[in-house]
Amino acid sequence: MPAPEPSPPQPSPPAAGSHSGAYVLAEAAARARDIRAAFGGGRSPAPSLPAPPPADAPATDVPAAEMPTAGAGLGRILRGPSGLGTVGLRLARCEGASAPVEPVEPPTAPAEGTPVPGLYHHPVPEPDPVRVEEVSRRIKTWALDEVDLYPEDWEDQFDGFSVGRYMVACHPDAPTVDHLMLATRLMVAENAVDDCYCEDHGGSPIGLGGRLLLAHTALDPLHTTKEYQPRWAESLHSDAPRRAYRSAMEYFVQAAGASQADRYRHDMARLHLGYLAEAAWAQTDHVPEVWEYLAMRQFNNFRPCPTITDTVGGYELPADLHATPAMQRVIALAGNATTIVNDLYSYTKELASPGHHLNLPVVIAEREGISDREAYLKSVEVHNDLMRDFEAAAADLAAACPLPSVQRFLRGVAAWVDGNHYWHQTNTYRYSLPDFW
Ligand SMILES: CC(C)=CCC/C(C)=C(\C)COP(=O)(O)OP(=O)(O)O
Ligand SMILES: [Mg+2]
Repeated sequence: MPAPEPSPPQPSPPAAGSHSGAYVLAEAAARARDIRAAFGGGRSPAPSLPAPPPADAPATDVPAAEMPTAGAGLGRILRGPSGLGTVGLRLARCEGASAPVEPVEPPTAPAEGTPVPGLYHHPVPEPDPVRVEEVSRRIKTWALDEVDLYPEDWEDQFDGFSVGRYMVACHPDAPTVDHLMLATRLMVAENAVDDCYCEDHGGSPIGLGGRLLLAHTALDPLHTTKEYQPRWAESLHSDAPRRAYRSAMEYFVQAAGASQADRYRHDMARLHLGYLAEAAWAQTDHVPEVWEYLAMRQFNNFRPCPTITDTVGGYELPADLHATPAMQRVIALAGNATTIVNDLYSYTKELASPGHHLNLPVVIAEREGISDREAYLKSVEVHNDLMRDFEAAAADLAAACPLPSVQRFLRGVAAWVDGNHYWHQTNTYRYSLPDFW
């Protein structure tokens, strides 16, 4: 076993219960180094080689021409986000690092769709069309040939979801299309579970807990006796959501470190808990208080998507650093802002769907006794506060912790937030704005 690296000087520990971000992060970094040394190295923060595909998968090498050029996407992520409060996310703020300070490029062409008026967001450059096309092609092949995801008459909806554009926009630092595919398969699988188990493609709150738990075992496998193991293994092929989770996770675990895979499982357990609270309220027609709704939506949330940014980027944020309270706050705020973006853009779609669909404007209108319009505008402010808090927390953490993996992870999360807004704004197949202005 190699000897652990010598530890750099540590900040002195503060009084109990008053750990500063810098102290906690330095301590966590030292622990992470020890853990990596004990296990013989660990994953490097530099981009890794593409993950080996499963034995039966087609070759997925990506020609060098597909790597992002020094154009808008990569340039932007190397500089970091550019909005208010994001100065601390730029590499130049990181001690010992140097990065060119360049003017921020505007998007190459005006993006389709209209942003929600007054919504605090950062426009992104149009995602690389070559990558979008390739990811779109490969994900359709996976959906049809590998997991038999949907019947023919759902094809328009699959195409209209534009998952290739979504993932390329959210992961501008992915080294290859193989890396992008890790995120794209999981995104499709997550939506298959939501649509088929919870929502409008045969979903229902009744019996949801059992379905979700069994699907969760496609991510977090059952370990049981020889007698019962085969029945469980077969069950993973028995419906489209489970086939999709199983296959997407199989690819993911081959590229991810053990703690990255476990981080993802934990986030998915959170997501499933959020689905269950939403379903329980739907079953009894209960409209929660606004803060209760926000708590549910922190779990029924996009969080599992930005938190794989390091695996998709080909590096690893060590588990101890991911687990620090400061990083957890950044991640939670980012997830919450991205999810309220969904509530705003999907508002008219959800009003038109059967049943009483909860989203932030609906809950505020009902609980606070204000008009639909006032509630929608108030929801925009809630989102904007979450975004500003996210950016402030990320900037503080970036300033406190000069480790390259932390800096890059924070930039990756910020890029996901911006890409998610871009996708919602431009997905006019799926979303349209209410007439409130
Ligand atoms: C991709 C992923 C982890 C999704 C989990 C939760 C989810 C489906 C959302 C946050 C989107 O919200 P919603 O169910 O309201 O989606 P639509 O409004 O139908 O697009
Ligand atoms: Mg929605």
